[in-house]
Amino acid sequence: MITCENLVKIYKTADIEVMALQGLNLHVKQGELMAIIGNSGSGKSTLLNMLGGLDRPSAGRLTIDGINMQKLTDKELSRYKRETVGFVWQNKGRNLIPYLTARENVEIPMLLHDRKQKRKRSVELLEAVGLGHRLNNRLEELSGGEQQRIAIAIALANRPKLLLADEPTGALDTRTSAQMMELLRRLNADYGLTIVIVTHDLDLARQVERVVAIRDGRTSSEMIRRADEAQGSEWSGGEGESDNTHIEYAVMDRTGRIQVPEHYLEAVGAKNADKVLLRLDEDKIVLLPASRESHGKM
Ligand SMILES: Nc1ncnc2c1ncn2[C@@H]1O[C@H](COP(=O)(O)OP(=O)(O)OP(=O)(O)O)[C@@H](O)[C@H]1O
Repeated sequence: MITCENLVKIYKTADIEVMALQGLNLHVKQGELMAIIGNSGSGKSTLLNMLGGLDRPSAGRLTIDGINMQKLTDKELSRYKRETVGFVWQNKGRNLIPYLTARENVEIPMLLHDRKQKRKRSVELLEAVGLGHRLNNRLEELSGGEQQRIAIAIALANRPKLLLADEPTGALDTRTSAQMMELLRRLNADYGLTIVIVTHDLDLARQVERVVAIRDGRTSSEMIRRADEAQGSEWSGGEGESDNTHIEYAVMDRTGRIQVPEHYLEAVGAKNADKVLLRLDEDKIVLLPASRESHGKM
């Protein structure tokens, strides 16, 4: 569904250039529900903007649903935004109009339908997100969690194949966040919708099969749920660590480059080192602090 190859995004301002994506590689399969995690400034929103057609990459290759995103004209890009992709933002103001009812909000993006079709589809969507009983309530009368469900219904109004969610539970409490994740899982399972969630919250990310971590504008590691783990089981590791539910892999590019997770380097006392000792040990590659070599010779 999504292929990013060596994706680069450079923001140019009057006097500086920021390289927000530095050759990022990512593949997302059709029908996948996955999360992208990373610290503030790592490039998550930049990537999401590229995937949503809100901005264009500076270099590299980006293909979504068979479409070469760099070759789209402005008109084709508008069509892509309208038909292929749906967005849910953390900031509700970006999705919703408070003085309109739930149903009216959901009908806004449905430009091409007649009134009867709009009514039918908006009721269908609001029922799908569990708000069939709130059709005629104005948005300002609904809770934060309910409003976020409506944002999802709006994002799905034009039957997108891809749903992008930027910190979808950022403004919600723990219980409401869990319900929101449950809803996303259900939409993914029932409609085969491809869903990419961007977050800095590991608790949220742990609830999906695959979590890709971004560091400095590149994918650095990937956590995949263990085959024997049931959905929703508890996460016991700290940030960026392997845990009971997921296995962590370092991402390797074509030339064999990997980013060693910081906590691994820290554990062997090589955190600020400028080189490490690499050794091939039968079928394993062993990585040691460079200082071990001199100790070995003494
Ligand atoms: N429009 C812009 N102009 C200039 N620099 C930008 C712009 N947008 C983002 N950046 C810079 O690009 C880098 C990546 O930013 P981005 O917003 O993608 O990170 P993020 O991982 O989404 O962070 P956060 O979690 O804080 O939202 C940062 O250094 C940021 O300052």
